Amino acid sequence: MNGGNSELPTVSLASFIGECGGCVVGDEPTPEQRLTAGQIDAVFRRHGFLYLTDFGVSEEDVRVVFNNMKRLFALNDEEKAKLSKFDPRTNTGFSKFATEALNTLRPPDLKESFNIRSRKHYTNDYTGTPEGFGDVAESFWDKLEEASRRLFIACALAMKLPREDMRFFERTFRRFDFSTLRMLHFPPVEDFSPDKLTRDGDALRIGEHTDFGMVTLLFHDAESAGEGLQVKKADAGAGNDASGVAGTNTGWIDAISRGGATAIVNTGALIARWTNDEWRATAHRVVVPNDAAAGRDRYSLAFFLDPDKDEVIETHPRFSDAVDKYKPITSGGFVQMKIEEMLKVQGKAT
Ligand SMILES: O=C(O)CCC(=O)C(=O)O
Ligand SMILES: [Fe+2]
Repeated sequence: MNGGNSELPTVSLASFIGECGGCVVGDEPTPEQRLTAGQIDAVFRRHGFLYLTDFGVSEEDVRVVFNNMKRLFALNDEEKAKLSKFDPRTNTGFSKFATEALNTLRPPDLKESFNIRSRKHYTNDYTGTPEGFGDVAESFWDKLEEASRRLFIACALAMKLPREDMRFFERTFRRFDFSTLRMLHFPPVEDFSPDKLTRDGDALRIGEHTDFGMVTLLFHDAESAGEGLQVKKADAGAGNDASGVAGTNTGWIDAISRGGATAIVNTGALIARWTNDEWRATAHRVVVPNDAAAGRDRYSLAFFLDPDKDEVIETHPRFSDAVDKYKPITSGGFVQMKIEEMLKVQGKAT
């Protein structure tokens, strides 16, 4: 485990894991819970990236899920051709290498991925995956769903919502029918050279973007420790959508992962819409930082907390202003539009 980036704060959810499951509804929040909520508020106002600990997922859970993913991505091309193909309508299945671009101004991202959604609402098709792969993935999903409920309450408290509104976020995730668990693999980059790091027109491991939903929980394998993940500081001009950021190659800071059971939380576009931009959705990207990293496989896992499909996302009255910047939109409508944008790739990967 490395130390991560000291510019990005660490927030522990320990005070939300209690005998009552950390519930604060109807109770006066404890001083520890208020402290945690204050930390979240401060970070979400500045940029929206933090290290999250003590949320109910163990180091062993993370190790097991990464070993499982590595077996999937180690399949050869012929075997991968038998996997269920990524379907943008369900956001599930296997996306082949270099077929999506999170920044549509760049060539396709240098990654491949496998997505699942809640088995209560989708049939995750595990055809062709290694023995036991689906069981491990589903069990990790269950843990993350449980952990998310703690984060929802902490975020409601951070938003300083009235006591009766403490379940504001939880209510938008009643069904968990639009969130996605995405397993990602970035193979070694063959023709890497230092001058070809992040110029406009270069393919990156993941181009500049903001995530689509409320927040994302990001995990990295111990070996590559998420190397290359960078976040744009809000005061460096990051907007709430990533358009145009390909041309602004300044203000990025490394957000090296700590591995193990520490997740990186990053905020998505809907959090900015709920708060009329008081909380930020922060641009981030994944670059190849050096020769050594170019020679290594990189793995990551993202749990995209996208609110339930039919939830209308509009500025919360607490943040309503004379001019609300965003019109109400359903979570399903917004996220689906972003998924389709991602598939409009320009040209070919280098
Ligand atoms: O792989 C990472 O570290 C980041 C992944 C990411 O930003 C995404 O999939 O949206
Ligand atoms: Fe992202």
